Amino acid sequence: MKQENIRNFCIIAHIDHGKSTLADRFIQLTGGLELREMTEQILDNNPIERERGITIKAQAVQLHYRAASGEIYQFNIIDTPGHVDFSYEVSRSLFACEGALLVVDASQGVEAQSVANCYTALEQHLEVLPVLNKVDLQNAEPDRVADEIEQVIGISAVDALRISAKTGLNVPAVLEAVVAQLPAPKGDPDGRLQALIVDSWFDNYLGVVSLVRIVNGSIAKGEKIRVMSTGKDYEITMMGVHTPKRVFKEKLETGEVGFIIAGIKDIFGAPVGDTLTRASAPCGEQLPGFRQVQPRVFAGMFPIDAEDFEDFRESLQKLRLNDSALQFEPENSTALGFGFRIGFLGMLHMEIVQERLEREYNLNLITTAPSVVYEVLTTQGEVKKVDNPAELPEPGNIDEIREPIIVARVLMPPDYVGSVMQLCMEKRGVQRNLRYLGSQVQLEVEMPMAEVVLDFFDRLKSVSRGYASFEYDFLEFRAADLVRLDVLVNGDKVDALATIVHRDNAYNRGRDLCEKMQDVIHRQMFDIAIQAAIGSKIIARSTVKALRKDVTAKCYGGDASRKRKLLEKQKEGKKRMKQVGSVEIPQEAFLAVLGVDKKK
Ligand SMILES: Nc1nc2c(ncn2[C@@H]2O[C@H](COP(=O)(O)OP(=O)(O)OP(=O)(O)O)[C@@H](O)[C@H]2O)c(=O)[nH]1
Repeated sequence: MKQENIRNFCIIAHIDHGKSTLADRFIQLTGGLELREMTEQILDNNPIERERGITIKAQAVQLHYRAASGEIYQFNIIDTPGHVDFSYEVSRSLFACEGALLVVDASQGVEAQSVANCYTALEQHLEVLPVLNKVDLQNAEPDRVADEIEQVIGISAVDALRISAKTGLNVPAVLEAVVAQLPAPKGDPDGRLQALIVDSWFDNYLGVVSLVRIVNGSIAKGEKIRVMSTGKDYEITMMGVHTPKRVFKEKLETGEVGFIIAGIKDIFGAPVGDTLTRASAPCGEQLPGFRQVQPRVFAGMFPIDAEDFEDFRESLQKLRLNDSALQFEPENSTALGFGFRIGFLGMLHMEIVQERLEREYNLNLITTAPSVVYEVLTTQGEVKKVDNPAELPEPGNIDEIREPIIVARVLMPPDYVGSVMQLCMEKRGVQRNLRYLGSQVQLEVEMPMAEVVLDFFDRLKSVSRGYASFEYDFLEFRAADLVRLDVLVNGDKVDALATIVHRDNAYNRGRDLCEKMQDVIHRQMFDIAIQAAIGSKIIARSTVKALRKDVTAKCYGGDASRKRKLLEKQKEGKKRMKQVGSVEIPQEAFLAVLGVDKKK
């Protein structure tokens, strides 16, 4: 393929604005798949992704398009995730592209995530082509939304195509616009090989597969390549593209995007962002890589059955082969035994990992309340990172605790400014800026990350009836008056229930937590005292009253199978419980802190 006939682009869209539907239309129009094969959205491959309707892993599809001029063009569409937790994958995908389609739902308007992703695209010098989708909907307001794109994002949208990815209206015009308005890749076809690893994943049959963008030179099957950061050489055994069916090829040329397989054992052998070159004629320098992602949220996960620990370790190792953002290390809790402390990009990432572990690896796990990473300045002048409240040094040894602060940008219709501001204040937010952008308002707030982790996302959706959207960046660590809130069950401190909270909120949190735990801990044969404490000071308590009767008592002397059934039923119910001392604590109790503010 002539280099000037290649177009590499991605589709930027907020969740549900129609990115996958549009990509599917492209595939259909260019003949990549028969209609009957189009029953499911093709870019979302993973079953959990499909169920939740979100795109996690960046994927690339190559299509061949015959333009109105008669020329054949090669399109490489790089899929990008829309959720804020995965924004780092967006910037990775953008590195492989010269252009981006910005898809905005004309019935919804611009949302924070599209703004953030669009800025990233513009910073990376991509040509951005706005498209107004869902104009078939009755409540679509393309004029207003075009205006909003100009006001909020600052790119011209007067000529933005008005389409319906669902009915197919005007979609062919988008393909023509891609040819006419997005640039072809630059790069030297005769230069030494430089290929960027955009993504790597583990395939059970093929081993490590890497998605690469050939920046300079070309690469062929059977050649020896070198991974520049490690200096290791590998022979390419297979390469190709997805159309979206997997198609093997002999060669990938300058400007192309495709996958390679080179007998690499684990994804750390082909790190994302790394540069590949030819072993026999290496290039001088690495391509600029991507920003390394840092997990921001940590939680402990413990197998309910201690014997599952080794299985759990193996499952995590396997999962990491496909998810380089996942970090974990063994953790030993007095209450929950052996488990792992796992780092996640955000709450959604945490939920997905937990779900995959349970579903794909059949593990039964207890997850503790998520925590952010704190910086603790000790009286010895040392700075320690603490991601587990149980590991906070004794108060006497702490000079200062610093918490991560983010800048959150909330985009919403003016009607909701009041209630959103109130929510931000409640979350210890400090307003930085408030701007009217067309028919929307952008509020910029500095907020402690810990508050956002709790339930900000859900609360924001509910106070704005789903109209507000937000995205955030990490700003800095900042000193705050923080304390560890311990929970005691029948007088014993349960390490896995400890949280770090602001002193001003400690009393309310403690009280709410005790109440919530009282609701979720099942009654047992004895009274259970639940207490919240700061240091040795008890600040709240509640009691789960004892059951009066033995649940199986009424079956005595009677039908044995009925008794067994009852016990089995109890066992089912026990699945997500952990015996802590003499008390059984269910999963909900460990996550009680997530919901404490909700009921107010
Ligand atoms: N009426 C109408 N509905 C559309 C149109 N395009 C997409 N949809 C619907 O909008 C919903 C979301 O579309 P998707 O394509 O899954 O959205 P997405 O942006 O890929 O979402 P994520 O993968 O979660 O980021 C689906 O129910 C689509 O059927 C359109 O042009 N008109």
